[in-house]
Amino acid sequence: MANNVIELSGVGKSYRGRPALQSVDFALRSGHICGLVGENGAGKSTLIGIIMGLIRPTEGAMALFGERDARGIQRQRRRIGYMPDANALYPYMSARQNLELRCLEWGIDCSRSEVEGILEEVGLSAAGRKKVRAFSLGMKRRLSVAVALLGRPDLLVLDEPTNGLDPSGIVEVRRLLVGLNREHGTTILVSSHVLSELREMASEYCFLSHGKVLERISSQELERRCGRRLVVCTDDAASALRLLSVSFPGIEVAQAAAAGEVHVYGDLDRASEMVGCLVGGGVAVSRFHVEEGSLEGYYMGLIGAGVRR
Ligand SMILES: Nc1ncnc2c1ncn2[C@@H]1O[C@H](COP(=O)(O)OP(=O)(O)OP(=O)(O)O)[C@@H](O)[C@H]1O
Repeated sequence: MANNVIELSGVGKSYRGRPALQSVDFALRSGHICGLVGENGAGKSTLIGIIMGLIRPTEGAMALFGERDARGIQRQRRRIGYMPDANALYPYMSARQNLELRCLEWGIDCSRSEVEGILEEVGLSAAGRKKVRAFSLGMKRRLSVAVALLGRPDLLVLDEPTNGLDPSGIVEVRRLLVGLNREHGTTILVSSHVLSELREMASEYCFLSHGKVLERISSQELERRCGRRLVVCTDDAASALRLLSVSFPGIEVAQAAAAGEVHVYGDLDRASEMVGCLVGGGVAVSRFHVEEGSLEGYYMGLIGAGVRR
């Protein structure tokens, strides 16, 4: 697809025979912010390392900005700004000096006013001569984003930029990234092991667990699935799904990760009618209740289902 900035198909990586990533299919469309979510050790950094050419995959194919051969992929990597999970900054220099030195190191032709513009954008223009070692963690993270912005990349790849930040720091990074996406159309791949940290920032999510992609989902769909729902416990989930979807066309019914649970979304004013329909149709219902879904609850359910696969 022409407007995919990243395409991975069947990508895998093993370390001494132990798989860290398995058969990963992934695509990121231009203009989107994709949240790559997974527990510690899920394979997020490995996936990012493969995209950045820092880790050689054991199998699979990749395309960057539509280029598939090794040379083309390497050429396209110049269009990517990368922020690794550890702050790679020079502690005894100011924010401005850090950016200027990076430009020299990487051969990026960035004028003084462009450097100033980037500092302004990440909210560090007032940091003046203050050395990075005296920066707060939030300031260091913003400076790391600034480093990734040198050369005005079309794609930003950020490995856990909110890790360890307090709630206001998380909001700052979120505002910064959403602003870059809206104002410059920058496509962003951002990883985190905490789903809620990416809320209101990501337009889509890729859930990774134990080296496998569990689900790709848009933010709207995720928010909908985390809304109110009817939970029905039954030992005949297949019949319950069939009966409910035929009798209540406006709803969405899904088999939950937990065995014997069916989740119903939409039209919940008719919840008792739905349960009556199941019982009347010969489906045994042991329990039912209406609950408010939560983002983390959804994620834990997904990971639970993934582990059982
Ligand atoms: N150089 C390496 N040698 C051996 N095993 C490795 C190496 N790098 C990563 N792994 C293993 O690969 C798996 C995935 O690691 P990875 O760092 O990609 O996960 P992650 O999702 O980024 O985790 P975290 O959130 O903790 O950073 C883990 O089991 C890890 O121990």
